[in-house]
Amino acid sequence: MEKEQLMKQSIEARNNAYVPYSKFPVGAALLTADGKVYLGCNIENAGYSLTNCAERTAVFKAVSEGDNKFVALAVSADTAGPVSPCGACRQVLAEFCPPNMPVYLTNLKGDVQETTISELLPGAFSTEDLKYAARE
Ligand SMILES: O=c1ccn([C@H]2C[C@H](O)[C@@H](CO)O2)c(=O)[nH]1
Ligand SMILES: [Zn+2]
Repeated sequence: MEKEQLMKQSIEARNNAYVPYSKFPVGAALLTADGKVYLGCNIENAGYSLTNCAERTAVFKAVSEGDNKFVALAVSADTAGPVSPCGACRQVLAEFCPPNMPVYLTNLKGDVQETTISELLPGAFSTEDLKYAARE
């Protein structure tokens, strides 16, 4: 099943996380319309605020390869309940993913929260807002 496979891949993606500061590896697996899966992990920095989350790593890898038609995302971490993406990632996901795209939030115990992009960030700031300001 595509969902199970994607969740498994997101757990494997944690293996490449660069997390010397938090020691909290996160993995993401982003499925494209072509059936390709982009993996992402969190990549930290001595300048803490420069950290890139797993979700944004996966999106940026795909977009930089010319792939931007996304159909599903899984995110995993060792959390008590399903992992919860940060606000920055929710905004970046809203830019590239369809509002109704399924997102599987998981943990290592097998808890799964099945949600969507628009549920993760209702009322996201969008390109439509910019278009209105640029009228005439
Ligand atoms: O959904 C999440 C939540 C947190 N992190 C990372 C950022 C940082 O490296 C570490 C602790 O916040 O986890 C992610 O990659 N994705
Ligand atoms: Zn994030």
